[in-house]
Amino acid sequence: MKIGVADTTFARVDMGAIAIDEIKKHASVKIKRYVVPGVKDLPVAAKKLIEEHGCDIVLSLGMPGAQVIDKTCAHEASQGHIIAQLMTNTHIIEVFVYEDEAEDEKQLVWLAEQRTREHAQNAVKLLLYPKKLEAEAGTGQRQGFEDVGAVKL
Ligand SMILES: Cc1nc2c(=O)[nH]c(=O)nc-2n(C[C@H](O)[C@H](O)[C@H](O)CO)c1C
Repeated sequence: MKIGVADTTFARVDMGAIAIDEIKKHASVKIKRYVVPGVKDLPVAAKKLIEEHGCDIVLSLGMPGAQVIDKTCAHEASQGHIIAQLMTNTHIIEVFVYEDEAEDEKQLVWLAEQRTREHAQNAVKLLLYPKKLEAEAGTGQRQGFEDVGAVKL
């Protein structure tokens, strides 16, 4: 089994290194990293990780900035991710941390690390332990900020 990790130089936190550290804690799998300049370059990196490097799942990590143009770029990248997933029939877990989600730089670092680690765990579960995800269905999981929990009447 091989997990691909695509990440960007635009990000202000080394999300790729964090993802690799977390994957190694939970699975003995091969890992291939592919760094690109920005989020719009991620979909083809993810597709190449799948088709040329034999990855069974990809974590695609990016940090959109706070400007409107950055959010447009992020939306375009998301659409690229969906197309790449459908073209390859393979999961690409998009992990985007928007700069303006955080109140300050300290929280941005915390959020990027937390969301990346939790989605790295999700990727391992999707690939190797799908029953673990099934057990979490409908439980209001969130990656980064606190889980919101299930709604019960
Ligand atoms: C405006 C802009 N904003 C972002 C961003 O918020 N986050 C990011 O990772 N990359 C951004 N980029 C760069 C593009 O994603 C891409 O790297 C370039 O257009 C080169 O293909 C651009 C051009």
